[in-house]
Amino acid sequence: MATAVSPEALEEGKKLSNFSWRSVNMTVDMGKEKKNILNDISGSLKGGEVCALMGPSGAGKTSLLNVLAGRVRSRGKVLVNGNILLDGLPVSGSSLRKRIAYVMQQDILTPTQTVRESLWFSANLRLPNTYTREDKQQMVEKMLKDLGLEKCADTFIGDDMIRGVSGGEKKRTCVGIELIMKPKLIFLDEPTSGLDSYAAHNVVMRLKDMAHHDGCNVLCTIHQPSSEVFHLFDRTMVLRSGKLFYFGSLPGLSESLHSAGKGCPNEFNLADHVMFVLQTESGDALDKIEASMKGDQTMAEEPSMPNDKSAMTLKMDGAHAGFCTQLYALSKREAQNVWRDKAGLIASVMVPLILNVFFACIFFQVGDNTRSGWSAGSHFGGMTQVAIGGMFGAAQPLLLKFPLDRGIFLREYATQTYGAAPYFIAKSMVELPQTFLNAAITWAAAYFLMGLQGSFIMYVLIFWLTGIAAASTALLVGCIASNAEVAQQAAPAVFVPQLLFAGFFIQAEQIPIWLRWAQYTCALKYGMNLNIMNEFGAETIKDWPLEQQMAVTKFIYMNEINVDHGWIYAGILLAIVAVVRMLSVFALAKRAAAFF
Ligand SMILES: Nc1ncnc2c1ncn2[C@@H]1O[C@H](COP(=O)(O)OP(=O)(O)OP(=O)(O)O)[C@@H](O)[C@H]1O
Repeated sequence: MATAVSPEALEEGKKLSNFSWRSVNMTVDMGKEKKNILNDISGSLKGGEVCALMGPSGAGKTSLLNVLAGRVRSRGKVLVNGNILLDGLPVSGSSLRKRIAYVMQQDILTPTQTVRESLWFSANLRLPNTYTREDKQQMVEKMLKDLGLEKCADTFIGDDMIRGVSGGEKKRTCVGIELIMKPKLIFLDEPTSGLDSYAAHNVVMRLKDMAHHDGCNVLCTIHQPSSEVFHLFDRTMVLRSGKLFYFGSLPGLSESLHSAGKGCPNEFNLADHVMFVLQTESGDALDKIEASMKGDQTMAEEPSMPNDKSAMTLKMDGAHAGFCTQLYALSKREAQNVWRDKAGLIASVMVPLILNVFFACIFFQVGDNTRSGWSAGSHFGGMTQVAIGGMFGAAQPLLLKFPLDRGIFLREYATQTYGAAPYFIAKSMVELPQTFLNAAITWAAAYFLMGLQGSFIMYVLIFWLTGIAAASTALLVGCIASNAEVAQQAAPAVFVPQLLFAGFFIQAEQIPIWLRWAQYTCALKYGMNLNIMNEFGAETIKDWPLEQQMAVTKFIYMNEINVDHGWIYAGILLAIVAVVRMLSVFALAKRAAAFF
């Protein structure tokens, strides 16, 4: 079959690549039996071609795409084997993933970035350093033009809260983010799902133009394409129950069906017709049709090193963005995320302000020990509710948002856009001033109205540290939980014990001794210890009536607080932050490994 690549591409000396796969099998051990998900599938793609991967639901399209993209490997009950070759050389693992632009079915993008910024982020971090900044900028502009995204280049991607680009533009942005790295292979999982037929045509047309011009191989799974869309494909691969039913040109498919007595009537859509045949004919009839099919694929040359372990690593094109560039780009994006989400930003200032003014009115002047009716319990209660509110205030946004952000991290980490370390450092750098602002607003609202006597600055610093610890815990829950809902449901199990050990509902001395140790794992407990030391310190209470001094001293004693251990409590809080953040990195890295 003649290659579809343009003469200009050939003149420019762009090397066409052959991508082929031999005897690809995937089985899952289901206990009593083995399920064959992919059965001895072979085929090849030539540079400049766009191939549609079709089949009824459950036929194995996504599984094949994932295996060919190096995103599934033998692990546990899943066994994958077969040879994957690029230009005749076996490729696997990260060497394969690096060469493949994989556009997932879901559009996982940062809502607060514009289309241009999303493409730039990918170009800046993923293209090798052999490209200058100007080269990368030019490539972004060209990609915007090629994908017809110029008009919406400076529009936010958007989400439910932020108005953004259309579904088709979002999909094309996802395609652009992958294509910017000039891949030889482009895999797309249902790039047209959810798009109307015109938008779908537009996406496939752009892919075809690109394959034609740049000589890359494009393979995409597709469901119910319109005739106009289907006939843009150079080839189609049709799967049936994990087996190859047909692989070849579209006219070839039509002819083969015709010669098997199942020709597509003129006014019918060939893609729909083949799906109809696959789902209405008996197994035997389909076996006969399959046997009479004349696919026209040509195989790439046999590999000299046929197994996965011997797969050689292809030469990389040069170093990619370093740690500092990654950190800068990620910090900028995180900061933009906060700044551009105006509703979130306003809520983060107004909610603690209003709530704490309200709470402080309830606890009005509880800290003034010269007032009649002063009680140590109310005084302590006022401080405790501010600390508890702070803990939930710091944890809640992360519990809600992080499981969603995690999808973006996994996609970008999987495509080696950046490492886990710069990601977490950037997140923390943007989080620190936010948490500090939250602490300052909270205590500005509560401190004076409640008539507290400890140092204002100390309150802010303790609240800041406790807030960071709570946010870190929420981050860990978000990294471990499978989705935002699970994270929300798991949160009480993590945060409620902190309330119980804070010394307000029950004092440490009254907790059964075999359970008392658990208080030492709770960040809020250390925060409250520091708050109590700040409010009821020897300097503050030295002029109080003896009876009041005794009341608060008893309180300190019953909560097992050592007034000489202030720095130790602060140190433990910092250690909790460090350990929990590190656990989050591990949890996310583990999840990312399972992502393939
Ligand atoms: N890890 C796994 N464990 C068990 N079964 C699996 C696994 N992966 C895939 N399958 C099964 O293999 C079959 C093929 O799945 P796959 O997602 O590849 O189908 P598909 O053709 O992409 O379907 P659809 O069009 O509905 O997305 C399905 O029956 C699926 O349940």
